[in-house]
Amino acid sequence: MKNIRNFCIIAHIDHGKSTLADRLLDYTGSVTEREKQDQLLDSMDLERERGITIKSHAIQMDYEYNGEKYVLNLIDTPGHVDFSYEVSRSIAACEGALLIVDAAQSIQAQTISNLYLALENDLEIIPVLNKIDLPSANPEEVTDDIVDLLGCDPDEVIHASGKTGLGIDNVLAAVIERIPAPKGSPNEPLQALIFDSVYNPFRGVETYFRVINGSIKKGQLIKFIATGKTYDADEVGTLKLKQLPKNEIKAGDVGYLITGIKDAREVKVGDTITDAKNPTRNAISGFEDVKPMVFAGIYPVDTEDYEELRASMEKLQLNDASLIFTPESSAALGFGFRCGFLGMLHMEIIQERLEREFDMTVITTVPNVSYHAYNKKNPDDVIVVNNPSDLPDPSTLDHVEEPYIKATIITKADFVGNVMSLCIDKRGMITNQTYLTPERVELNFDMPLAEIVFDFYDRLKTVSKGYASFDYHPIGMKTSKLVRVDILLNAQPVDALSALVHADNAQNIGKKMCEKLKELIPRQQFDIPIQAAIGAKIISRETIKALRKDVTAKCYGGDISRKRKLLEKQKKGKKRMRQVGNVEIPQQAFMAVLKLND
Ligand SMILES: Nc1nc2c(ncn2[C@@H]2O[C@H](COP(=O)(O)OP(=O)(O)OP(=O)(O)O)[C@@H](O)[C@H]2O)c(=O)[nH]1
Repeated sequence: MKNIRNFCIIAHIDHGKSTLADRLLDYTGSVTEREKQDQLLDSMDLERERGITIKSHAIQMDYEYNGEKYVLNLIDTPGHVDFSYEVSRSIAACEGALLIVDAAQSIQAQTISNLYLALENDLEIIPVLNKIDLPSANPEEVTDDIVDLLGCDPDEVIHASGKTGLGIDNVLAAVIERIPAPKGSPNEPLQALIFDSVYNPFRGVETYFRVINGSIKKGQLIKFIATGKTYDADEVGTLKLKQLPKNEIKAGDVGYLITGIKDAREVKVGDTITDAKNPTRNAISGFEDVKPMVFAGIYPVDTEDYEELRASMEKLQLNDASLIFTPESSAALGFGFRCGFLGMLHMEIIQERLEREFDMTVITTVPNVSYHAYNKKNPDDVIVVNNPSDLPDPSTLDHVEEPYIKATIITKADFVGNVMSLCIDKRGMITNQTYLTPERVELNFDMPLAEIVFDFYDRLKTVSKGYASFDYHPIGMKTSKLVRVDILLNAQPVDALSALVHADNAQNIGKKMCEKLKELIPRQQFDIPIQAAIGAKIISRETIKALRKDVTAKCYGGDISRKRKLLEKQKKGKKRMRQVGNVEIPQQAFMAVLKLND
């Protein structure tokens, strides 16, 4: 055990974690020439295309240092805030962390939030100044920033480049010399932490774990403490680039487990694995169920595809336990599902996977957060509202609460004013302002989560010319003056376009919604009035003027096959449209409320 090191890499998004991990694998000879491929650890197609890490992955390297053999378990972590729970579990499985900081970008919001997570878990932090090959790198200044942040010695900051491979030997030496070997005893009852799981269509769910005490053996009857279920450990092994089956994984080490579980929901990240016959008395603390933060309706474009959509979502849920969904119906869209996601990125990924892997064409409605409503009659009973159209009649309501977050924004001093006015515009309250250096400022705000779901990221980027990074965590529910703005097309309410907004902004949002919808809904053969209403009161109105769009007119009635082709083409163009009453609404219109400031 004294020659094992378990470490993770933490960083702000795009600071180069995955690239650095690749270099470590190269340097330790953990990959053959043939297996070399950029960003090896990002194995999902989507991950490669988007250049982001969605799921955490672990890999074991063998490395000889000063004549001794070491086993280094590296856990790669996702950088995006939607997946921060996974980061925290990966961190809990390690004794040390490489804190990667981009030498051109310096410390950013997620550098800090991930660092705090690592410090809470008592990890040894090794600061790595990455991308020093960049012409725009600013090593001296960024080293100073790191020294200020960590209170470390400038010599402790390792200069490296994941691109050229510079400094990789120093990184490995630091991992061995500075990170403590795991503690724990192989003779105690089994206690292992699940830090990740991956769905494999052939083998079922693969569970990744770190053994704290005891050992896990092939064939052993094991138990997951949180779910209380027992399984046979059909296969255990270590995680080389490919899985390497073993008879036993002992205290201190990291490995994978296959039990034939077919449903990802049975394996909960953060749960403790123990021996079913001789269980540990202590679960590893810190387990929590991941809660969805953002909700939206997903509907098939073609109403006949409802059952197929349900089957696809069920399959998707088998391999993404954080996706939740319940059937719902909308007067406008028919039958579909209300889905819960970890965040906006997660929502986009699910939509994309439904389309790519299951060949579904879906309409996604405006995302919203989960509200708590309280009736005058039973003010102690909470009514959870995951869909604006489920909000009870306002006259019966005592009050409504919405989720709040603590936001951390790091930006240049020049943009402080802009960022502050944006946050105030988004109903934020500033709670703290710290100058990290004379040029860089950390701002903290308490603000409603709903405002982030709307166009916050894009606007933050604009007002800071890209020089702002952002992170958040939930801080609970607060009472707010919320009203529902409904949209009527052709005098018909379209429930899927309703949004819950703060009463003070309702008028303005209603007006902008009407204007935006006028832009987004194509002209049709008749006038279409668009109205925004609060209850029975109309607060805004626009009209889409009629237009007769006859694509076949140009064909002079002659060539019938050409006419047919044109009609086919027009049909394809319509693909992502929904007929609501007699109005055709394109997908973008359902997202209009997110784009009111474009
Ligand atoms: N010049 C230079 N570019 C680098 C270096 N390391 C990474 N990059 C580039 O920086 C970008 C981000 O690198 P990744 O390794 O994907 O970053 P990451 O931190 O893993 O990103 P997430 O997984 O999305 O959090 C890519 O375009 C890399 O090619 C480096 O040392 N030098």
